[in-house]
Amino acid sequence: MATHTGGLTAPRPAVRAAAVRTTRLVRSFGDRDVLKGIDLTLGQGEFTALLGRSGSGKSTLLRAVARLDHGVAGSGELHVPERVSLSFQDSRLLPWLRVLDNVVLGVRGRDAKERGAKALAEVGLEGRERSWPHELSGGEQQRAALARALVRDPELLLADEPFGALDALTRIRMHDLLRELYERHRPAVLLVTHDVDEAVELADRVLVLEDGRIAVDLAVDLPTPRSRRDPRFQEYRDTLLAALGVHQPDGSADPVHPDPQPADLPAPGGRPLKDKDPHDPQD
Ligand SMILES: Nc1ncnc2c1ncn2[C@@H]1O[C@H](COP(=O)(O)OP(=O)(O)OP(=O)(O)O)[C@@H](O)[C@H]1O
Repeated sequence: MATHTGGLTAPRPAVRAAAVRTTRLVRSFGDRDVLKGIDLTLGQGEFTALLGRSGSGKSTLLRAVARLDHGVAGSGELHVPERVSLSFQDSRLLPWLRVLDNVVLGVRGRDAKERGAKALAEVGLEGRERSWPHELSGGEQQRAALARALVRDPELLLADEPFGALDALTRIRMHDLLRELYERHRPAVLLVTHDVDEAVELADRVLVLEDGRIAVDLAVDLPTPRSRRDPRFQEYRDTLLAALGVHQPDGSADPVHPDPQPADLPAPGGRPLKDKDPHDPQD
């Protein structure tokens, strides 16, 4: 595995028992291999972020680990823990269920509602148990989705751009909340993101997927909570941006107005590489 760690010599964290292990994982669409034999081990309680250019296969890998890719051609071995929770860009709350009923949907046990209410309190939604999803703001809906993930006491949390649709300030608050919940519950986390700052702020390990392979595997050896103004934070950030093919003129960081992320940059044809916008007449 090629590892571009720039000048950083962060040690790998202590070896832990594996929560997830993939061996020569291949996933293909038609005759195109999107994942080309991924060997990856995520330790129990390890927080890993997965970066990569748009279309590099991040969601494909996450869906494979979630076993949500039935019918997709592929090969390789995959070991995942029993209790896995998922979180996506949209909260996926069912509009016809109240918030608490959404959180505990499918949760067994007579104390399910009690546990659901506790999870809602943990994410700051105490008193909103009987609200309908549409009565919550976008950030609150994502909090409810986190409560839904938590109540299952996951050994592994898989999150695909969970904060991608939130405004910058709400996103910063959600980062704090996610890191706090992680430190309290310690599931293994695999967070797919386009946001290099988010990855360095939250994760203890950052992977970059490129051409169907893990091109970078970088341990982030910074104390938490992390400051984006810490020069070492910027060093990690610049290293990862460089690995993604983005070179900063001065390496400065602006947490409220982050520099363009790789997905925001123009594609060779001049159009941004990020997801097509259904409201954009050019798409
Ligand atoms: N169901 C599908 N059928 C055909 N091709 C697919 C399918 N799902 C994904 N792909 C292709 O696989 C590649 C990887 O897609 P994937 O969604 O995993 O990328 P990504 O890195 O998550 O992208 P993004 O950052 O834009 O969300 C893309 O080229 C995509 O077009």
